[in-house]
Amino acid sequence: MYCLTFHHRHRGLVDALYLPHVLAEGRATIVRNRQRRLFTNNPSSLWSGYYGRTWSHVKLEHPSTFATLGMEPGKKQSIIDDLEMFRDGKDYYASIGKAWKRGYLLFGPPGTGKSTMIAAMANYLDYDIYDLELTAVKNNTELRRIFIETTGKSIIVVEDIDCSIDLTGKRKTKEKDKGSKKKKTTLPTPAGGREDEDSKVTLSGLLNFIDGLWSTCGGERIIVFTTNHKEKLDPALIRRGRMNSHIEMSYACFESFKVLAKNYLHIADHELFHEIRQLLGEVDMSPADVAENLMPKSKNRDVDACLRKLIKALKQAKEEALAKALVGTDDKEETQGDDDSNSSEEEGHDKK
Ligand SMILES: Nc1ncnc2c1ncn2[C@@H]1O[C@H](COP(=O)(O)OP(=O)(O)OP(=O)(O)O)[C@@H](O)[C@H]1O
Repeated sequence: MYCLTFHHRHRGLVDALYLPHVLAEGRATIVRNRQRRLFTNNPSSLWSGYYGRTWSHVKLEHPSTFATLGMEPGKKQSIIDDLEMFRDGKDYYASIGKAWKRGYLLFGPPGTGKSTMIAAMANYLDYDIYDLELTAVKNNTELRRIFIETTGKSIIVVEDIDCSIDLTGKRKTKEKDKGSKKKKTTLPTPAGGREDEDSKVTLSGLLNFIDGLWSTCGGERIIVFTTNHKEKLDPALIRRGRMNSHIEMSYACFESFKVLAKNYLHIADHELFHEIRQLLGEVDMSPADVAENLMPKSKNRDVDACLRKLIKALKQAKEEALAKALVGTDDKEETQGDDDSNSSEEEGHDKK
């Protein structure tokens, strides 16, 4: 127990400013010092019994931060501002009558940093991460229970949402999506029949999960969906208000390369940067590929060799893209040629 002594004429100052400041700092310190966790949902067969749990967790020790995330600086800053606004917005959300939650849709090609961004968000906010594997959830009832057992100050993540469930709006039979990383769970739409609703996770179940129940579960939760194919998602799922912010993670630009060069090679400038800047303007390469090329192969980091390796890879990618484009043009011409010969043949027939 602490005793605070002060002159009575400072009473107003102490009540209005000093004590709230001490309390806020104390809470912030507790949050800063708490061990953050990465949760994954268990299949429902493991929920009952003495050790039964809906979620299992490990320590969250991902080192990614916004400082090490390669991204156009203005865009990065606006995401940080948005997160800060959310974290400090308890009273604001209450004043506008909205649940204290925010949804982010991260979309872009593989290896552009979607998972890395989630880790950076969690580290920035000091939040836990709940990695929700939808394919392990049998139906809406399970989804509800899983959600209720999440805590505040957390980011709930559904990665590759287009691969996890079928959100095309059509009822489908079980099928394997050959191009997808994950096996799809077949889903009926909100209009789906009762038997399906009892045995499957539905789009409406997922929508409830996002906004309906949310309001009853206390606040300070962020939900993040990631996808490589934004166009495949049902508009209802990603409409503004549900997914408040749509963030495109794109191929490496010169600015993101500079962050990676600083991370991997500890350099801020180099005579080869000019050439790399030019090539990055011409070639699409994911930050993951750029990072892989920049990674030194031995302890005595040879900066020149790493940068030249990247230049070589960029040139190769450029040649491949050119070759592909040429094949595309040839194919087109061939088809056109076929069409032409067909039409002349037809004309010939007509003439006959
Ligand atoms: N923007 C970035 N900044 C820094 N590192 C990045 C970035 N993008 C990718 N990386 C590096 O590439 C690796 C793979 O990236 P990550 O898993 O975040 O990509 P992703 O977009 O989630 O890919 P996928 O769509 O295949 O899941 C990361 O471990 C990280 O080292």
